[in-house]
Amino acid sequence: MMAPPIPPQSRGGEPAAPPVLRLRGAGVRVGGRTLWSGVDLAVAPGEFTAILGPNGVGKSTLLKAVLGLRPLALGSVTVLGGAPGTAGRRVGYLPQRRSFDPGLRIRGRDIVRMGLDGDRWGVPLPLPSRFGARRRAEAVRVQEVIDLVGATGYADRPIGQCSGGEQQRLLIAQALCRKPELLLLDEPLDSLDLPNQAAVAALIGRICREEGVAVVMVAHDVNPILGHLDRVIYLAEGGAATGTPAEVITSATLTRLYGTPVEVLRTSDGRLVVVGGPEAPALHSDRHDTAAGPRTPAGAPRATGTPEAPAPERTRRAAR
Ligand SMILES: Nc1ncnc2c1ncn2[C@@H]1O[C@H](COP(=O)(O)OP(=O)(O)OP(=O)(O)O)[C@@H](O)[C@H]1O
Repeated sequence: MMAPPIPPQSRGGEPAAPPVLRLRGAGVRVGGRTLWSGVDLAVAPGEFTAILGPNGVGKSTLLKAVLGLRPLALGSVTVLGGAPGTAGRRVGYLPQRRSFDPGLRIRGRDIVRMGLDGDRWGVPLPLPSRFGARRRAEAVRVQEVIDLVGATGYADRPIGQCSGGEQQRLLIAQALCRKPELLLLDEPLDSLDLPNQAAVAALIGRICREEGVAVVMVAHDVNPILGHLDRVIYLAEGGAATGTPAEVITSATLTRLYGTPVEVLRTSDGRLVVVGGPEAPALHSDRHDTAAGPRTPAGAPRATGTPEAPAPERTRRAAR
């Protein structure tokens, strides 16, 4: 049975509970240049935070700093009360997406189980009873997370025959297997079509609420996630901004970050629309462009409802 929703400790402002993740004046240097600096953030249990910004600005590097894989040049980061890299299985991580070979025969369920036991998969061998009990407990947990992400219908299919959205749900289930308190997701919506982006974003929001997991996720398009977000870290060449979406996704803040006029409008049905703001070509690589098309000032792949929209449209994005 599903646990009752666990609300985040606060919506905006400082979290009431001890933060799962805290950054104070954090900054990183790579190859002798400062990627970003002045990042201040406190994430409470069950909160959903997005790291937004254009290609190459250092979003993945921020996740790596939280994982303890990249030292800070400035400030501090605390993860679950300790130094980054010391919280073990209390932190889950889904790296940037890699596609599976269509011929790969490993079942989705076995991919999920790898979140528990690394690279052990396939038909379980006959084991002594104490190991058998562990196997059964593991199988229960694997089924729980498969149910949680709604993958029951295809979990026994070869992973190579699952769609991109199905594969992404299974990978999120894998990252949830060990019941992390903090889940770091690097562009989990990348390469998904718009309905799947919305569905996976809703799933992640539900995981925050129902499981009490704090999620920090790198994204290019704020559009599909905005309605689920508690906090935003916005990185750009002009600096960093952190806060609630309402505090950060504003004309003044985006104009300051991009160094060029950007207007954020709210439509009568509550959607945010980012208008103007030419591309920031120096900040954008073409790494994701084949699948994604034109980007918004927030690094969004395409305007809502216009998947094939040509590059120079002025109304870049509508966000709920
Ligand atoms: N180990 C490294 N050595 C040198 N430069 C690096 C290293 N890792 C990352 N960089 C550089 O740091 C910058 C930030 O990279 P990062 O992957 O964090 O950006 P990003 O915002 O996640 O980009 P994208 O949106 O394209 O995924 C890039 O210019 C990248 O080339």
